[in-house]
Amino acid sequence: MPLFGRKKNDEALRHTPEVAVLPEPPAPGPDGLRTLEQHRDYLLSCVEELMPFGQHVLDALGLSICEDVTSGIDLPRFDNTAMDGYAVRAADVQYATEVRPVRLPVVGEVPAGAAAPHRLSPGTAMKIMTGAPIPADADAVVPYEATDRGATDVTVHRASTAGQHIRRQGEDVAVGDLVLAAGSRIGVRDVGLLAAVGVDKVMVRPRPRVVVISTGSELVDPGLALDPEQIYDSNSYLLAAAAKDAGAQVFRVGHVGDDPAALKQLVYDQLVRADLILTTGGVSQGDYDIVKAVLPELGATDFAAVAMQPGKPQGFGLIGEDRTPIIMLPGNPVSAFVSFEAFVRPVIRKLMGLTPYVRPGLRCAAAHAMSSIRGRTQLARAVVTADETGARTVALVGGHGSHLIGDLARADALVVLPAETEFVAAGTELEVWPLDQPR
Ligand SMILES: Nc1nc2c(c(=O)[nH]1)N[C@H]1C(S)=C(S)[C@@H](COP(=O)(O)OP(=O)(O)OC[C@H]3O[C@@H](n4cnc5c(N)ncnc54)[C@H](O)[C@@H]3O)O[C@H]1N2
Ligand code: MOO
Ligand SMILES: [Mg+2]
Repeated sequence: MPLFGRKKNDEALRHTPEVAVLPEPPAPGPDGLRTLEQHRDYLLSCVEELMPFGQHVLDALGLSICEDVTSGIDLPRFDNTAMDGYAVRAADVQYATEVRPVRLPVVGEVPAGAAAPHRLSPGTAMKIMTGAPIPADADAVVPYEATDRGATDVTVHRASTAGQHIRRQGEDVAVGDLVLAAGSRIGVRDVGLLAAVGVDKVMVRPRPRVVVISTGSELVDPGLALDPEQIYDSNSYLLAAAAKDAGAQVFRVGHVGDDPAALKQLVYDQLVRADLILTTGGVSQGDYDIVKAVLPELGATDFAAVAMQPGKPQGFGLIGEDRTPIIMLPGNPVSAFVSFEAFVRPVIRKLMGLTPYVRPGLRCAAAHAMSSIRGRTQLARAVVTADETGARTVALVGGHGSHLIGDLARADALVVLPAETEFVAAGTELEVWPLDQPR
């Protein structure tokens, strides 16, 4: 296994940092389970936003800005022309027509990037190109199409009014205007505006560095040949993709066998580059479910049963000297994915300084009757369909099994069947978490 930066240090590996203490976890209900909301809020209470740093505007796309940015300049910077043509005094051409054109001497030209001439004498015209500054005393631009395009003299055959085709200084953004408020997520158009007002760097919260590790002696990397008892490691890919989609910088380490010493060493070695570690597998009751057995040795951990399906066994911890958060997800692929949406995405968003989640989100009518497990919030794979009127209904895809990754890919949403529900009649309004949509 590669080591990243830190030396292998048996002493450090044996050491459980005294500082790593978790806040009191929520008390479970009479069934011994905590609710999805309790677990999510607990995780969010245990992690803090990452420290802001100065980032180039282009690399800040998708990140949360930590300062108000005001404009130091006017936009437009100066009065300039919207058309290629001639700068004139409007009074000189106010009666120009096809039959009675006005002829003016052309006294110069102003291409974009040239300084504006100090004045334009009455009865003269100056060639001017789109974006070029308006000469002092000119108050209109006659487009080429309203002239004979003359070089030394120009014939104007259409009237102009004062202000025509002039873009005014500061009409879009004025000096001191708020360009971007602290807490906003920087979008494509924000990058454009920041550049337009001359800002090259902004203070943002970074992309969390998320390390993804899967566990299981049955796992093999895609692309390699399988022995009969082996399967491909899909979870580390699924979770790495999900974390990337959520805005993280991802290090997919891959899989480690069900070997306690190897797992502990691997997780320890990754701490140096992680803001968050994700593992999958090994958190249930099995004899080789080693995550649960070994990771408490690296810090403070909390293993819980959450009243949800899929995704019941969940682990969380703050490990290593920096109290790095680790989320230990169940191994079943659909459980791992649903747990990501319920817990990991909100945590990544909080680290990034973004609103952790917006719920309830979309609401849709059930397309058919659905049964549900009482006492567990079910997050079932579903497809949302809109009719001609735009009314949306939600239908289930496939079964409830946590291994059905094909059904997961066929779905485009998760539908929430509340814990207190056993039966949902067709037409009932249900909360839906759309998948694969930019958020
Ligand atoms: N006696 C009990 N058994 C189980 C319980 C329980 O309450 N009592 N809970 C079940 C539930 S619910 C879940 S979810 C799983 C969670 O299992 P683990 O987190 O311990 O994960 P594993 O046992 O390692 O693997 C489960 C399953 O998923 C496959 N897997 C694991 N990793 C990957 C991967 N990277 N790519 C693809 N597939 C993976 C693994 O082969 C197993 O089939 O426990 C139940 N059992
Ligand atoms: O809770 Mo497990 O995640 O149902 O399959
Ligand atoms: Mg297991």
